[in-house]
Amino acid sequence: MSWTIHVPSDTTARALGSDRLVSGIQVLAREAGVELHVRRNGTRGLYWLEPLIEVDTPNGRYGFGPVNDSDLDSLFASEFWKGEVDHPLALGLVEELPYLKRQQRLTFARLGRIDPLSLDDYRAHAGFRGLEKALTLAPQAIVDAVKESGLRGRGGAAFPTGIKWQTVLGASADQKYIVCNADEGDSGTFADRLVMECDPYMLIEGMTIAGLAVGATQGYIYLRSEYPQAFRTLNSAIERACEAGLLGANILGSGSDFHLEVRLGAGAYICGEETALLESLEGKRGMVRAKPPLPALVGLFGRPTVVNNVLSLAAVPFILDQGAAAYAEYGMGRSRGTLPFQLAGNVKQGGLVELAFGPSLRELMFEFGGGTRNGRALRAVQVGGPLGAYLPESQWDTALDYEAFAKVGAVLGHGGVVMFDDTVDMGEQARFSMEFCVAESCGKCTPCRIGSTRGVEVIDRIRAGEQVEANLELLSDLCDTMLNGSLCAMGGMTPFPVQSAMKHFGEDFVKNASAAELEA
Ligand SMILES: Cc1cc2nc3c(=O)[nH]c(=O)nc-3n(C[C@H](O)[C@H](O)[C@H](O)COP(=O)(O)O)c2cc1C
Ligand code: SF4
Repeated sequence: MSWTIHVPSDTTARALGSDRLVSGIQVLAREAGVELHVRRNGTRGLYWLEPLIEVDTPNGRYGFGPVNDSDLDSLFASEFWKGEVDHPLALGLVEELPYLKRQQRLTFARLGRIDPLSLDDYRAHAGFRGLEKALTLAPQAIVDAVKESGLRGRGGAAFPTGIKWQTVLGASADQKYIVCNADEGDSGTFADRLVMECDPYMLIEGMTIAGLAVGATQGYIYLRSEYPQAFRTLNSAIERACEAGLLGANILGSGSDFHLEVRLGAGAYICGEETALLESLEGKRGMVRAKPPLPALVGLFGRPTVVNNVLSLAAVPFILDQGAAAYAEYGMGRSRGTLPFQLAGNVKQGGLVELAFGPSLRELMFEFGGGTRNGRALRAVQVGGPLGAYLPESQWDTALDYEAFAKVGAVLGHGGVVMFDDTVDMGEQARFSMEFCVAESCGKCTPCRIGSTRGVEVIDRIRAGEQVEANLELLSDLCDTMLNGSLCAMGGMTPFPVQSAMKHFGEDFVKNASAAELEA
C-alpha cells in the first residue's frame, strides 16, 4: 500500500504545523508498513479554509490541519498516535465543512490545487484555454465578452472593465499598455497576493488577453515590495511562459506579441491610486494626476493604458473560456460574478472566501468566519480597506453587493473585511483613519493634506473632553470639505470611516465630555 502526502513548502505552511503533521503521518505509515511519498507543492496560501496538507490513500483523499500548537499537542498526545484507533487517519481528518462547500470558486478554483509554477498543472486545470479562445477572436469580440460578463473593477471603484477596455481599444496610438495594479495596500486584504503566489499564470493569461483586446503589446505588473515571494514567483512564471511561447513575441504562433515585466513599488499607499501608480511606474514620485484626461486615453508615458486590479484581470480567463454568460450567471443586480472576500481582524476562521455577490455581511462573518476568535461580541466591521465605513450590527444584514453597500454609505472595495470586538474604541479608530491619511496623502491638494492633519487635532480635542459639541461640529464640517473638495478618493473617502464611527458609535467620542455639555 502507498500513500502520497501533498504538502506546501512555504514558510507559512511550516508555521502552521505542516512539518509536524508530515512527521506524524510518517510515523503512522511506518507502523502500518505503508510506503509514503511526499509531494511538495509550492505555496497553497488558503490554509485557514483548506486542509493544510492532503494525503492520498487507497480509501480516498484526506485533509489535515491547519493546527495551532495547542491542537497539535493534544493531537500528538491522543490515542490516535498510539495506534489505538481503528482508522489511523480518522482523528486527524478535517471534515469537509459546510462553509467550504458553499464557496463559489471561479477565480480561485485552482489555488492550492496546483503547483504554482507548473505549466502542465495549469494547463491540466483549464489554463490557457481563455487565451486560446481569445486568439481566435477579433479585439472587439473580446471586449464585448468582458462587457457582457458584467465584470467590474475589483480594485475598489467597481468601474465596468469592458467599458474601460473599449475606451483603450478605440484610442489610436503607436503604443498602448496594460498595467496591473498589484499594490494591494488595503487593510486585511491578501487576495491579489494569493493569485500571484499560487496561480501566477492566471494573471499572465488575463493580462495577455487584455493586450490582445485593446492592441497593447507591453504590460507591467506594479507590485508592492512587501510581497517578495510574489515577485519571485511572477518573474519565474513570466520566464517559463516566454520559454513556452505563451508570452513575448508571436504568442502561440499567432503573430501577436505581448511582453510583460514586474516593477516594484516602494511602500506608499497612494501608489495604489491609478494615476499615482503611473507616475511611480514612470520613475517619478507617486503624486496623483488630475482626471481628465483618463489613463485609458493618456496613461503610462502619455499613451492609452488599461489599469486593472489583479482580481479583475484574473477573472478574464474564465470569462473567455466559459463564456460571458457563465460568469454573469453569478451575483445579484449590477454586481455580477464573484468576489473573493478576505476575513481578517478578530475572526475565528480568517481567510479567503470566494462567493457570488448576494449573501449578507452577517452570513459571511458568522457562517464562513465563525464569529470572533475569542468569543467576545462583535461590535464593528470595516469593509473595503482603510477608507471604508465602519458598519454597526444594524447594517450587517446588508447584501454583499456594490449598490446595497452604497445605499448604507459603505463600500465593498477590494473585499477586505476587518472585524472588531466590543473592546474597540471607535474614537481611536476614527483618529487612526485621519492619521493614516496624514501619513499617506500625496500632498497635492489642500482638503486632504491639511484637512487630515487638522482632523487628528480635532479628534484629540474631542477625546480630551475639550468643547466636545463644538469640536464634533467642526469635525463634521471638515469631513464635508474633504469629501467634496479632495482631488482623489484618498482624501475623498477618509471621511467614510470617521463619519460612520461618529454616527454609529458616537458614545466612544464623548467619553470625556462634561455632563453639562452632554445635557446641553
Ligand atoms: C488611495 C487609493 C489607493 C488605491 N489602492 C489600490 C490598490 O492597492 N489596488 C488596486 O487595484 N486599486 C487601488 N485603488 C484603485 C485604483 O485607483 C483603480 O481604480 C484601480 O486600479 C482600477 O482597476 P480596476 O478597475 O480593475 O479596479 C486605489 C485608489 C485609491 C484612491
Ligand atoms: S486627495 Fe490626498 S492623496 Fe488625493 S490628490 Fe489630494 S492630497 Fe493627494
